[in-house]
Amino acid sequence: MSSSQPADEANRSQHITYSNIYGFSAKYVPFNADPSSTESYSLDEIIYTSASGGLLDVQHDMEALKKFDGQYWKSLFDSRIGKTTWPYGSGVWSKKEWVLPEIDSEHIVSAFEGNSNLFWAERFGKTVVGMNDLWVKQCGISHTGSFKDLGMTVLVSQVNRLRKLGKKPVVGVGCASTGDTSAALSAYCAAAGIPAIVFLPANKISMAQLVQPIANGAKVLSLDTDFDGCMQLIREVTAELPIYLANSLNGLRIEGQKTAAIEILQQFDWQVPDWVIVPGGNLGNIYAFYKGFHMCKELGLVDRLPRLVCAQAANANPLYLHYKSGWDSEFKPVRAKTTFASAIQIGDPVSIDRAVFALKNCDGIVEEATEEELMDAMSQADLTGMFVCPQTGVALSALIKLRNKGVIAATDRTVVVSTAHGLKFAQAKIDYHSKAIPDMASQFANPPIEVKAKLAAVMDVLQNEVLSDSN
Ligand SMILES: Cc1ncc(COP(=O)(O)O)c(C=O)c1O
Ligand SMILES: N[C@@H](CCOP(=O)(O)O)C(=O)O
Repeated sequence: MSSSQPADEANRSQHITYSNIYGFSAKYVPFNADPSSTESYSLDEIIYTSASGGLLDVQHDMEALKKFDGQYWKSLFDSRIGKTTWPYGSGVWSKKEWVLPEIDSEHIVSAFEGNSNLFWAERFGKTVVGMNDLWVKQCGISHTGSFKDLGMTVLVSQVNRLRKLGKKPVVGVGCASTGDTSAALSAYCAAAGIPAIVFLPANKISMAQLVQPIANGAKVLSLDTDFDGCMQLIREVTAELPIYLANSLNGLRIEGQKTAAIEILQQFDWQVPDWVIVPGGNLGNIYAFYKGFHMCKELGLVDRLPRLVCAQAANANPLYLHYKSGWDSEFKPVRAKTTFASAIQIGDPVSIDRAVFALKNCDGIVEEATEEELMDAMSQADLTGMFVCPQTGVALSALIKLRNKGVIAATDRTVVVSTAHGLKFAQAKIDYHSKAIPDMASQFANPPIEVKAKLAAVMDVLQNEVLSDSN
């Protein structure tokens, strides 16, 4: 699945990993465990929670990685950008030693994901938020149109390894999804010839997202519940059957997603931005960004962390409410209401503990956006040449609010993470631009003008709409 050069078997097997020579390795440990804990599991185990029922985290042998200094890692990663060499041409696998160091390259299932554009949002920055150093990390311009590809290449590669080596009886891989995880899972499984099973909340995802797993041959179960209901069911099913769980509860996903943070640093020539704003739903990604930045600091590639902002839709804002409570009360899930940011319509995020940990450790902030705010922000971004999804609208809306409050300064270098391709959410944009959304002014709508096919009529419109504006 290399994007620019067919990765035939010979090419793959030439690049036998050298990881084991240096002893790079990784294992599962309980998330945020007490330093005295000795609980750990091989990544070849099929296990999603610790003995006490908490989250697991992939822990790398940092002492082995520290045998090389920050300059070594920067040079190594930089040397792999844009190459076709299997599997390092992938933005994820170019950091293989920090991701899944022990997997053989021949077991990797990759679409050469990652290496996404870091777009200088010059016009949005100057005209909407009065900033000159605003960047949008285009994680949605990807193989299946979302950042989920970054984590899914890792998870499906590990499943491929288990199946190829006959280590475990995995008959398929399953997930609950608001549309993007299912698309990524289905594509990577189809590429590897592994059955995929996806649980979707009926009528709660976009048509473009629904058709992706269908087209990729996944078994699609449309369930009469919301995402949280689907998540509960897939956890129960994967506990009973030899179906591997692909949601970000599974720490392997985080390992791939964290490479987007490393990539941002690389794209800034290893300069650390002041702020990174990430839309949050099931909350794996905010932790993935933290983990990527933190590893770069710990291994000497940079000397500080950026401050992270997690942005939620006001209609699905359990993390925001928890943050506003001062983190000190017990976390309370909510019933998520319908939102145009349907991919983050999640009320009981599985990675809540990871998100709180990440935000506390980088002086992070949580913001929220109403439906009108997120749709306006998305549309303003589009009007400056982007084509972003409503989830990115939530993140941009958080930026606008934090600028207005003076929390983010005009000169702060800021990155907004764009998580999915706008084309997946065309209907939301059509509704906005046709001013068809009840109780929404749609102040940035740009509806088409219906004109008679007569020169005089066309000239009239151009006179009023174009020429008069330029005077
Ligand atoms: C497009 C998009 N943006 C943002 C998110 C939020 O990511 P996370 O669930 O890791 O918080 C998701 C999925 O939840 C998504 O599909
Ligand atoms: N937005 C997600 C929700 C599930 O998140 P995950 O990262 O835990 O798989 C989706 O696209 O399904």
